[in-house]
Amino acid sequence: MENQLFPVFFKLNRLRVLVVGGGNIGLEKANAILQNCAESNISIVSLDFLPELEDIARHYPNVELIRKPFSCGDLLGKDLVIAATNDKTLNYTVWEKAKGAKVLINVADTPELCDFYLGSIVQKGNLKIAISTNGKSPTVAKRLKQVLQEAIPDTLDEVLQKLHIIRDKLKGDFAAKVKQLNNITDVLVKPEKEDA
Ligand SMILES: C[C@@]1(CC(=O)O)C2=NC(=C\c3[nH]c(c(CCC(=O)O)c3CC(=O)O)Cc3[nH]c(c(CC(=O)O)c3CCC(=O)O)/C=C3\N/C(=C\2)[C@@H](CCC(=O)O)[C@]3(C)CC(=O)O)/[C@H]1CCC(=O)O
Ligand SMILES: NC(=O)c1ccc[n+]([C@@H]2O[C@H](COP(=O)([O-])OP(=O)(O)OC[C@H]3O[C@@H](n4cnc5c(N)ncnc54)[C@H](O)[C@@H]3O)[C@@H](O)[C@H]2O)c1
Repeated sequence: MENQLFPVFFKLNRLRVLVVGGGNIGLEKANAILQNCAESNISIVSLDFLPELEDIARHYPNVELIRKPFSCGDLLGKDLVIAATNDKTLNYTVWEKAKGAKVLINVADTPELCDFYLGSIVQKGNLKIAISTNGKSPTVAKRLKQVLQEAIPDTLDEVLQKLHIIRDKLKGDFAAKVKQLNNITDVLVKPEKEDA
């Protein structure tokens, strides 16, 4: 199998993220995380920080900037790490230490070392679609996100909310509920039936 990635959806308000490097990529990744979960717990360790990151830290009490060189102890209590310094050897060291501490790591300049990739994300209320190109072209992932963001109607979130209410009201055993939900949502995959 060429593409071995298995997408999952992290609840970042209950995990602790360490970002090493406060430059362009540290900023990009921190922004991506915060756009999905404003309550993400993020610590950023770096020798210096872009002013945009300082603004973010002022705005989000859950984002902490720590001005110092990376050291192994920074990994303590962390669940996910993003190594985003401009020093490839240091990024490798962060990877080694993270592996030793059993913390999942993304090394921004070395896809082969990544335990996970960040996806390009379509957001429509409760609906989220994460796109990956298996690391082949993040730009194509970004473009596809823009296409889907436009193509999916904003009203889809209302459908989700209504289905959620119906889901709670349905009676019967699990199989019966699945059958009823499939019947109600049939129209979403076979709209031509409407015309008949
Ligand atoms: C999706 C997105 C999520 C995010 O970051 O939030 C993301 N990169 C985004 C943008 C982007 N990144 C780059 C460009 C420049 C043009 C280009 O190269 O295409 C652009 C486009 C732009 O900025 O416009 C350069 C780049 N990226 C990586 C490398 C290293 C390498 O490949 O060796 C280099 C070369 C560095 C260099 O040359 O020095 C690596 C990764 N980037 C990934 C994710 C992971 C794979 C995702 C997948 O499977 O598709 C992976 C493997 C690891 C990771 O970072 O998690 C985000 C879109 C956000 C959005 O939706 O708007
Ligand atoms: N994954 C992606 O999406 C992607 C996209 C573009 C570039 N990259 C790669 O990401 C890397 C970082 O790029 P950038 O533009 O953010 O670089 P940058 O120069 O803007 O920032 C690097 C940061 O690392 C910090 N740093 C350096 N040594 C440190 C140390 N010992 N301890 C703690 N912090 C330290 C610096 O203080 C600086 O804030 C590059 O190697 C680049 O190739 C990845």
